[in-house]
Amino acid sequence: MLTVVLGPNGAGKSTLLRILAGELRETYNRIRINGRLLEHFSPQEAALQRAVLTQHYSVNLPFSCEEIIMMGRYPHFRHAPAAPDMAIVRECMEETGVSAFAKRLFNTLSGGEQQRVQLTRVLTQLYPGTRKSSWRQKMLLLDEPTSSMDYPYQHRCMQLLRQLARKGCTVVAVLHDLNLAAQYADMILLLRDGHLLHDAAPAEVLQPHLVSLAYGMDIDVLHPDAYPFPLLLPALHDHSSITQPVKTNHYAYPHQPLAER
Ligand SMILES: Nc1ncnc2c1ncn2[C@@H]1O[C@H](COP(=O)(O)OP(=O)(O)OP(=O)(O)O)[C@@H](O)[C@H]1O
Repeated sequence: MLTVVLGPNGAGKSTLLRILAGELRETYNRIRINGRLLEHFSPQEAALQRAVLTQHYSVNLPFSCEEIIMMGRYPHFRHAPAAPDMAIVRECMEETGVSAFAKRLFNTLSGGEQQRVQLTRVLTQLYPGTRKSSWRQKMLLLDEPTSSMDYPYQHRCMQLLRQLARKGCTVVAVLHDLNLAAQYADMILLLRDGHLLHDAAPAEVLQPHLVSLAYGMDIDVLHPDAYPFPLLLPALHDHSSITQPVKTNHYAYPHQPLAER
């Protein structure tokens, strides 16, 4: 299933993702993957089961793209990557269109290119390495994975995520683009002010009154005949609302991240 998390700035989307990833101390001991508490997984077991693509990924050392992507395979081998690991890296690089950057230093890439390389890394991390394992029961969490990508790669990324979901992977992606959500999501969680406004299939969530309520601006939901999904646009009758973003009631951030303990 491909679940998309939507909502205005500060709604709690990234926080929800971090809770699911087990990154927040207060909730760490309540997260289960396939029924088993995350705290009972070793770091390696957890890394084989779920991968997280965050919004920020600075790399201070001079790693090549290939090396960054191979880091995704670290939980799969002990000392050095085996032939299957290298084949998986090559295959994932083809999928995300980054093969041409393989030897380039990560820090020399553009923002969108870096984002594609990091996406490739998390794909290789979950990529089933043996016949016994599969995409089933794996979880991929992505925070605004397409934010720096150009238009074709935004769609390529979403198509890829949908394919993984079809193979049985649980994919949860935070997005700002309502139309990408409309086109690709199986399920949408709509958040505002740290609360869930609605969660359901796109047709049920992407209704004018709900999205307008969430974002604090009038949004039209069009249903063009030629498309099997709706098109969302700022309402024509109310251009003024575009320049008046939603005023959120800032709620207390509940927990300190594990990393800041
Ligand atoms: N470490 C933190 N300490 C204190 N407050 C935080 C922390 N991280 C986030 N918050 C606050 O929690 C609220 C939700 O933040 P979150 O990053 O989850 O929002 P978001 O929906 O992902 O927003 P955006 O669309 O801007 O990325 C915000 O008001 C934010 O300022």
